[in-house]
Amino acid sequence: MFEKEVTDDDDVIAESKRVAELVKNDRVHEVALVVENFCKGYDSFAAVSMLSFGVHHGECFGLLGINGAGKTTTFEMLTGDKRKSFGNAYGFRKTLDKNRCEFLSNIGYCPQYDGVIEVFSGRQMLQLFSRLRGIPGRAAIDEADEWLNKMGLLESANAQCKNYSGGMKRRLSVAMAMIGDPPLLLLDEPTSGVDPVSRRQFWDVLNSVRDSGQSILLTSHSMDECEALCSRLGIMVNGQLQCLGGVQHLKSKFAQGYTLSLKLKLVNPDSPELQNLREEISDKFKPCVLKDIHQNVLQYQLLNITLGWDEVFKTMEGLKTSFENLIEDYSLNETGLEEVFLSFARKQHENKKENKGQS
Ligand SMILES: Nc1ncnc2c1ncn2[C@@H]1O[C@H](COP(=O)(O)OP(=O)(O)OP(=O)(O)O)[C@@H](O)[C@H]1O
Repeated sequence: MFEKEVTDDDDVIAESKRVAELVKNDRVHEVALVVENFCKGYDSFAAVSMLSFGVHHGECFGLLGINGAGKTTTFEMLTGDKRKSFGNAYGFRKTLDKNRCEFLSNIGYCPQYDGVIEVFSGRQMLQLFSRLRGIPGRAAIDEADEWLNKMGLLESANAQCKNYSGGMKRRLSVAMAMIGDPPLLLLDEPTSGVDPVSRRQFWDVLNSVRDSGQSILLTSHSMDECEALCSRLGIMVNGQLQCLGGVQHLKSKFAQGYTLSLKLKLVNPDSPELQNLREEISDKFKPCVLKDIHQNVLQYQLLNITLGWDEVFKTMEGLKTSFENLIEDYSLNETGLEEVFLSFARKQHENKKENKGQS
């Protein structure tokens, strides 16, 4: 059920080998966290399969993937909330299997769903977590107030958590993970439901936490957030890593050129005029790939990196005139992380369709 040959991506293979070397040569302390061959199965379904990666000291590593890719399951295995089927994790000279309590004592965890006690105030929650982290007496009270301030919760510090909005609960959960400065933070979608202003404040906090030497493993569905925070990213598909590397590295490896989105007027997909348009685009923007057709929108990746914006716009304006009965509008973007993510996400959907077809 757990497949070893999961991808042909050289970076993922290299990372897996590096992890194996670190474990074999007893050098896991060189990085903050090592995840080695993590697997989780439910009956015959593999939610996570042979997942291996390391998080460096002082690094923010982003784990991306569409719903159901296996990110939360990975976090839950790391925190001991879920039993692993196979694999191990190492951090701070401790091993999840052998020294579970000491391993976990180095981790601050913000789960996907807030773990607040509804009848406690935000201040009480943070004082409790401060004490749990071993901060004594008056210092625990001061630490709680410092985090309330950092997360913009000071004004509602004495309100019961049940009266907090979703975004406020989320900010409190993040503070609960960060209080006491644990060396490793596991943050599962920490800013989902958080407003854009608070989200940027949170980015500042997280960047300063990282700059102070703490390490972070983060999941997020926001590409902006990943670009702002993460030095490296891994994209998971069906429980397996499909690519791994720095944001710029992934962009230049998987997303060169431009993304062209063409919105069509209602049209028969088999119409000769549409075929003509597709041939024209293929010819004028060689090499290019039709990446997606969805609700009258064609999405192309234009791979010719020597093309200038002016050239592409000029050609598109010409096509818009020639095919005025067909093209309603178009937009052009430099291909970014979102397109890289979407191309891997499509893979998960395609696999699901194939599996359905087989069953
Ligand atoms: N207890 C369970 N029994 C069976 N399958 C489960 C169980 N828990 C999780 N799964 C499945 O494991 C897969 C991975 O789920 P997981 O929650 O890790 O995904 P995720 O990447 O965190 O998704 P999201 O972005 O929605 O949080 C999903 O297909 C999910 O349905």
